[in-house]
Amino acid sequence: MSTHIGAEAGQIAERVLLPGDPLRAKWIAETYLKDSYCYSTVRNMLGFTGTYEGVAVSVQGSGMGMPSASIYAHELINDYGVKALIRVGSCGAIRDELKLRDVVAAIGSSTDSNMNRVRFDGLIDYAPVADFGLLRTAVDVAAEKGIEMRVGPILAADAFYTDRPDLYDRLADYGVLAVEMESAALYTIAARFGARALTLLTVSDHIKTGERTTAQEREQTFSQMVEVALKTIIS
Ligand SMILES: O=P(O)(O)O[C@H]1O[C@H](CO)[C@@H](O)[C@H]1O
Ligand SMILES: O=c1cc[nH]c(=O)[nH]1
Repeated sequence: MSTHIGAEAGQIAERVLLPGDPLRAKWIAETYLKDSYCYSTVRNMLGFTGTYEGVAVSVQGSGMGMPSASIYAHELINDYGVKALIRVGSCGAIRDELKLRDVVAAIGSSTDSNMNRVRFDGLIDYAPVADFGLLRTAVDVAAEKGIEMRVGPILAADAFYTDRPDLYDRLADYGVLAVEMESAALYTIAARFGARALTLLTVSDHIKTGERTTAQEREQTFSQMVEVALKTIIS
């Protein structure tokens, strides 16, 4: 096992979905994967492997925020040989035209995190971006399924609760669709270690209107996003 994942060698597939919520991982495995089994309960950050349309796929909870998600992305790639990772998360919309439950594909991820400033000695503003092949496939899959998916930039924030909502308004002016808390780290770590990564999100909250889904809905009902992610990751 690795430091934070309790799987034996060979128990994790090369293709992994990464929800922040470990109970969303359980729901995905039980709802969509055939012959799935739980390979890790370390810290209750559940991970499962099964098959989807005959292809081995794992689903690993990654927790909330970039420090947590970085640990899982790093160990999945470096200790278990994972090659493709699709985050399946929730997000808060910051542009007016987005509605609750809309599906978003994150082409690039701005961040207020200091992680990449440390990586590049504060000299470069590294631009974390999605793997183009995964993104293109996800766009095709969504179109085939008749799912309207917005593709655009997002913000990966360190804090869920912000004292600076004015910055969200400014980002929205620059085309940023939504806010979540992991994508910049996922894209950076995948690039660093030669894996492919994409972030798909469902709008769980609208930051402008105050509308929000319940915890149960965030855990068990984001099926359009999950179906796009599964079909993309096996393609
Ligand atoms: O629903 P998940 O995937 O956890 O994603 C979002 O939800 C959490 C905050 O509620 C953060 O992890 C954020 O990125
Ligand atoms: O508002 C939100 C909703 C989900 N995730 C976030 O990070 N922010």
